[in-house]
Amino acid sequence: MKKPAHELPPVDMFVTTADADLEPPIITVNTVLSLLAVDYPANKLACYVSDDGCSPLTFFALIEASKFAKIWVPFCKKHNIPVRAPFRYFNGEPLSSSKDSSLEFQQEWKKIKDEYELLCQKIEEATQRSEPWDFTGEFAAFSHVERRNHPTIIKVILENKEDLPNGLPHLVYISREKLPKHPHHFKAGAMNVLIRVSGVMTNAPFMLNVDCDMYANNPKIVLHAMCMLLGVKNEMDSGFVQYPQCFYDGLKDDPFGNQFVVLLKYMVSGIAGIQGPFYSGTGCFHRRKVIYGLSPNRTVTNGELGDENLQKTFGKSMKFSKSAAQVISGYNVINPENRGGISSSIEAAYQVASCGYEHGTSWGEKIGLIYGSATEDVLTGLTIHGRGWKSTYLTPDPPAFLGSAPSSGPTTLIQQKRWSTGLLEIVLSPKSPILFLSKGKLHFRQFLGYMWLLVWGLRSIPELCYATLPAYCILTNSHFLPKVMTNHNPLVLLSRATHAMYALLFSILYMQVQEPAILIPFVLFIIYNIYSASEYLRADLSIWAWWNNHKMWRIISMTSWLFGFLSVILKLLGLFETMFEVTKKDQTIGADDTNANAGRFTFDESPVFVPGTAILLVNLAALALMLLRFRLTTRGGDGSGVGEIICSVWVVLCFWSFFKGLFGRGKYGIPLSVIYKSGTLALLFVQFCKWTSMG
Ligand SMILES: O=c1ccn([C@@H]2O[C@H](COP(=O)(O)OP(=O)(O)O[C@H]3O[C@H](CO)[C@@H](O)[C@H](O)[C@H]3O)[C@@H](O)[C@H]2O)c(=O)[nH]1
Ligand SMILES: [Mn+2]
Repeated sequence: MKKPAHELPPVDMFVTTADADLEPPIITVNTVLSLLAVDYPANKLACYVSDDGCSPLTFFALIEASKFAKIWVPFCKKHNIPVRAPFRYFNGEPLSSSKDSSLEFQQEWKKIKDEYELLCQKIEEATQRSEPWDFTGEFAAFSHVERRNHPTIIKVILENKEDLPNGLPHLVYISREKLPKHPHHFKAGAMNVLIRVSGVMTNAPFMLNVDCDMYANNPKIVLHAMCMLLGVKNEMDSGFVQYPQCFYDGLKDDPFGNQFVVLLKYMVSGIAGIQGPFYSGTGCFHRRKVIYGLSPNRTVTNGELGDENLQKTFGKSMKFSKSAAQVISGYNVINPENRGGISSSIEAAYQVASCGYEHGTSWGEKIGLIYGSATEDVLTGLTIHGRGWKSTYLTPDPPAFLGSAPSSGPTTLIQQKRWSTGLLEIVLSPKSPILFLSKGKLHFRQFLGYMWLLVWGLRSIPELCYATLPAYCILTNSHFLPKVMTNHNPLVLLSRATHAMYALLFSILYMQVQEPAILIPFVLFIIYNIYSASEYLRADLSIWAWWNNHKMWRIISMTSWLFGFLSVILKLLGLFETMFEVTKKDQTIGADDTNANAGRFTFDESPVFVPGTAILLVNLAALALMLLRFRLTTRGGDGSGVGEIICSVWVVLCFWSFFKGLFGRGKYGIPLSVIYKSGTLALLFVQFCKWTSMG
């Protein structure tokens, strides 16, 4: 049944940003504008932006954006504009959903486009400006701040004082207090401050959170989410609503394997059918009470609502405790109490955003986003599923949110390193899925789903073994696969095999097969790859997209995931603190990237490139020595066969981007320092082979 607008519940919307260089403010501004303009009564919405970079530039950009919002939002609603992030909308022709092509619309479109360009220009000028900021007026708070050492700054940029459904939502800028040596818990810490500040200001029963680059691409997202949050018979069935993480301007055929189309289509949709999708940090609507630690269908006792108890759990702010009590006692607020407007809550907001506020409370432990992992999102979702909640997966058309995927080698690998570190941290933490399975309410198959994801870091070890095993066999003249034959020249076979797979199939079938058992690994290999390629074809992607993804998964697992695994070991030994390295958000592909180079793999001096380069060198060395018919040892070994050669060639093909990197220049080439280190590792490996085959 359609709800009248005044019955729709309020929603607090959170945007996090952390670095004005890596995350250009114009990107954050577009995300904010897209949220301010969604199809929902404006007086029910509040948008909170957390800036961990404490950047006057970001604040400036938001102020300018709020001025532009005053014409942008009414324009979007009047003409039912399909895409409400201006940088995407003005990319194309004048367009409205109502197919309005009247002169009036055209003129308005032009006027607003000009205004948007002016906004971009102002922000660009402020970014480029060399002279220092003028720290007067609104900006006074930013004088003498250091990113990692500054007091809280909270600014109400827009306030819908008259409570107008057709006005603009509230817009609040927050830079939480930072002190050196004080743990800040990265994004999870930022989110918890957002949750508390919004708690004292608007206290909406539902909260949306997005990364700064994830603009709302579908203006109906809030309404869709409400259907799933309010429309279920039992709330337990929809603890949170997760939209998939999709990307705009994806490079053709996904050269970096980070668009996750197939992963979302099969894996995530599959898991959605068990206990529900994982919380993936962005594009997610939470129930506030779930985030406040409630289990499904639980009624709170009066004792729990006592002041002392509340303050122990939620911290010392009276105002926040009161708002939290409302939430956990199951209020179904249509209009939360908010006399005096949000500006009257500023003082309480400062209190709950301070560094020491969480000390001795349950924040990060039982309530809010959970601390202890660089992938706070998965950990938080897991604790929610562990309490027995289900989650809902929504995939509307057009896609709900679109963000920017890394478009370079280093960024992709570093992002994957952070993920694999954070995921493995979860397995080893006191909040491991194993515990939720035995003591909590995590479903068994959901547990398997989590484990599949969480042990990415561990997979680096078998992947490395499999990638070096063929080279090892060739170098030591031994074999790990059943042998095919010996009286054919391996070179002839090799050329046939690489030309076309069926040529090999043919030769195997019609050849003297010494050990027919070779057919088992061979058939597995063929079936596995045909099946996974078919997943791409069924998702309307090309065979190249399959190959790029296949290749990237091999590269990522042997580089990023290996480092993730090592970081976790070092953390366990107490030698290392895991970090959150923010992913760079590209606006457009760099000017020096001609179309031919877009998607070409890039490198830098990061050690993450060393293991991949070493694997490549080892396999190249093995193949080269084999071609020269050179053996490390004359003794022992009963010969390596065609199976080992094919495997080794396959590894080289998977690392083809690295192979090209050996000869590339500038960022397209592997730096010499990396080559030296990898070369040393490769030599050590060859020595090791020699030593074992002599021993
Ligand atoms: O100290 C920090 C670090 C990051 N962020 C924000 O966190 C978000 C995600 O960071 P990003 O560098 O874009 O990481 P991604 O790997 O792209 O993010 C994915 O993975 C993260 C977990 O690793 C999740 O938190 C994200 O929601 C999910 O999109 C961004 O908005 C950042 O501004 C902060 O607010 N404070
Ligand atoms: Mn991101």
